[in-house]
Amino acid sequence: MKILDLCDVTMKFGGLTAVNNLNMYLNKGEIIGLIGPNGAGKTTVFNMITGVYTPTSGNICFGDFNESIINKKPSDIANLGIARTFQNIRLFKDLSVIDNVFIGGHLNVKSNIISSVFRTKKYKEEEKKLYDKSIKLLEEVGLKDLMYEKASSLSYGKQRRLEIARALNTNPEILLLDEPAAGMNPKESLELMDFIGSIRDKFNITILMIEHHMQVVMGICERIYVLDYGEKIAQGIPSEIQNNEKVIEAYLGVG
Ligand SMILES: Nc1ncnc2c1ncn2[C@@H]1O[C@H](COP(=O)(O)OP(=O)(O)OP(=O)(O)O)[C@@H](O)[C@H]1O
Repeated sequence: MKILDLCDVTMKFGGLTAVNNLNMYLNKGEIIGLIGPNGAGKTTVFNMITGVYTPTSGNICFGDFNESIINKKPSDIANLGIARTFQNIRLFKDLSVIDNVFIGGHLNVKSNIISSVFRTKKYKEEEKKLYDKSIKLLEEVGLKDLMYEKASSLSYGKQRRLEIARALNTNPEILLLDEPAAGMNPKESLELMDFIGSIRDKFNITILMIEHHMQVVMGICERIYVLDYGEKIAQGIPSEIQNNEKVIEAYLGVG
């Protein structure tokens, strides 16, 4: 069953067409790869899904009711259940590990400004619930022992996990991962593959990931979309993509 559906989506920046007539969908529970050479339009796709950019034309629908999310604010889209991580890790580096995850969950806290200013009983209860949930999340991603450490003191691989834990604290249905293996050594990349699979299973979510590390993409993604100069040049299961001539040409820069 589809959970996200991009229909004929185009994004133009002045005279530059960053994404052209893209059709792409995610089924519930899938891990999908979005790949392509530098400048292919991958991040632009993420920015359109998360409401940072409004497509020049086309539609993007989300959820059981296939509701259009075009023209919704990024915060509303996050509230609907689409979370993301970034190519360059964006943590609050001077805050503790637990505080980084705790902050992520604040999006879902229902209390209003009055109850937060006066720290009402209800507000305190919600904060306690969120704190406990944040600890549980850290346990799930293997960082509980480091919860009081500064985020900046963690290794690169662990910072990535922390960013994912923070995104998970918004209760997403879809998690968009922008180059999760960037900067990782081979051992960390292999661990990341297992980690992403376990996150999907434990949290029952759908994952769309941009990734340049082919071993990770081919090892974990069930289907893959390939962009080149804003055009979708291929889609399919990993073995189809690996043997696709257009894809090989795009990556080798020949043809
Ligand atoms: N806000 C913007 N204004 C103008 N051009 C933009 C903007 N955002 C992206 N572009 C252009 O759109 C094209 C696609 O960029 P995008 O960042 O989506 O590619 P990408 O596939 O994510 O690349 P990379 O792998 O290098 O991150 C590029 O030519 C880029 O310069």
